[in-house]
Amino acid sequence: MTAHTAPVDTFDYLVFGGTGDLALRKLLPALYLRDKAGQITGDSRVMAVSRSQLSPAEYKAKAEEALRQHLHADEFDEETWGRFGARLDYVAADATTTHGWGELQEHLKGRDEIVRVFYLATSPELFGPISERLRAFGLVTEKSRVVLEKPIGRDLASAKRINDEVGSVFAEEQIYRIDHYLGKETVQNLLALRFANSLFEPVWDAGHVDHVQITVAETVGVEGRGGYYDNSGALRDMVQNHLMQLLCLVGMEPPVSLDQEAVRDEKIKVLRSLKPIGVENIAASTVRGQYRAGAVNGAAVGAYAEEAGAGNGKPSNTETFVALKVEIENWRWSGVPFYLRTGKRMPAKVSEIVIQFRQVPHSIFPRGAGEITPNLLIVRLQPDESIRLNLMAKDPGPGGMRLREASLNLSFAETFKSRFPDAYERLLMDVVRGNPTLFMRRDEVEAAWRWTESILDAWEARGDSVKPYIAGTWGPSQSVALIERDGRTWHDDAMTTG
Ligand SMILES: NC(=O)C1=CN([C@@H]2O[C@H](COP(=O)(O)OP(=O)(O)OC[C@H]3O[C@@H](n4cnc5c(N)ncnc54)[C@H](OP(=O)(O)O)[C@@H]3O)[C@@H](O)[C@H]2O)C=CC1
Ligand SMILES: O=C1O[C@H](COP(=O)(O)O)[C@@H](O)[C@H](O)[C@H]1O
Repeated sequence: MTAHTAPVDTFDYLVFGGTGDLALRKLLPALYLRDKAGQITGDSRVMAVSRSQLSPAEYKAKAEEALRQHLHADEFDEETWGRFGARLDYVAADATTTHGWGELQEHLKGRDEIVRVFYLATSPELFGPISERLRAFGLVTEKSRVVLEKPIGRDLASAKRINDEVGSVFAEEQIYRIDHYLGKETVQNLLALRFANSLFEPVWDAGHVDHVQITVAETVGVEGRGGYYDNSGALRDMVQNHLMQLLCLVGMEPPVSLDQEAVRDEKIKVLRSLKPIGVENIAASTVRGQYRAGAVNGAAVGAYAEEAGAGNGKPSNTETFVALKVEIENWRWSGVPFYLRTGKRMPAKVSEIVIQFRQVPHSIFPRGAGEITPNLLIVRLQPDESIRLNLMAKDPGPGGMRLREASLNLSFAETFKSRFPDAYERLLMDVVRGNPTLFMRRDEVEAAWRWTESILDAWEARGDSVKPYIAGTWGPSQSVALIERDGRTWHDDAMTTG
């Protein structure tokens, strides 16, 4: 039995927002797969909670349909579904009234001794009201934990208020602020790469690294989440959380151990070292874009403006793409730009971190040998997780010295040949185990908002419109200009060729 199949304690998982997109598309499949792996023990239960008046049988039918739709064909089987379906329950309750809470209380009677997880997969505005009712109805036990989905709030003030509200019911150790990027296999591999190899740490600094690129590109649009997305945009939806966490893991100092506080202490130092982006440098450091109609993977797709919820009848200025030039002002990274970009309706679904090392100081090779390109370390988070090191090598054969770029490629699928749990599977079980290392601490979330908010404020103060880009491209031309002004270029080719 491997660590990721070791059984966890018996639990009650209460999923608030159980009829929503996140619960049906990600959380139920993750719990189902953990059951299939044999990790879920005893009479553990999964209880969905939301306002819709559904019977448990109706909810089960909905859940089965979602599992069949979102799992791979070979992952869904009748035996696991029989077991998992029997764990499923549904209670209709409203977070903003007392409706349904008595019934919830009944369902949990006599189960105070087992691990109880409240997963809040609802709008963050409901985190406070739900916590308050959990307390009022006596549902918070010693073994309770609460999971808060991102984004927590929409600015620093709302994040603080929500953290205060939840914090008045749960102790900080009981609060798990999830960022599912931290559960991705290759994200954790960044820690192994940096701190379990002696090779990289000596060159992981301004003396050796020219710049870093972090790209999280999606081919999808807003997928029926227009109402939420239009009020959010790419900076709040992706940068404030996922991209900043990746930036922290690349940029942080070695923690003294993998202990939860040690890792989080180092991440927050990075967040505190970020050079502020405000009105004075917003134009040079940021680009915001919005997709127009185009084609992705050969299929025609409409403009963001046509998505349900976009603008609510008025032209929307919400960004579906953002590119940033970020600087970490400390000894290690002084002068090394980190270029970040994320967008919807891009040419490929790919998330990559590229560390570009400095050019050799002097070439000993004749001009005809070809150009020496800088070494690249490419950490691909998805799809096809891999770590590649691009080196210069001699083109084999006679005929003199010719140089060419070659890759050392550690493909996870080929090297490890086993299925590893996806991010939600891992993180959901970490909550049951009581391991918060891969979750965000309150001060981290607030530091990330503090930095992000000054960008939001500067955009608003300038009143610029989002720049258009054609769906299926790498964003507006201004994004190319952002990096090319510095004599650098995005590594787009590597992303589409893999
Ligand atoms: N979807 C995704 O891929 C991701 C989502 N998130 C975050 O997760 C959260 C949920 O997102 P998503 O699932 O997409 O949203 P949805 O709008 O699809 O779902 C919202 C859920 O909340 C329930 N709900 C709404 N109001 C109440 C209420 N007053 N009392 C009880 N339940 C209520 C809804 O059910 P009902 O109407 O029946 O009450 C529904 O189940 C959001 O904060 C989002 O930002 C984070 C990462 C990815
Ligand atoms: O949190 C979110 O993440 C997804 C992208 O996640 P991934 O694991 O598929 O890369 C994004 O589509 C969504 O808008 C955002 O809320």
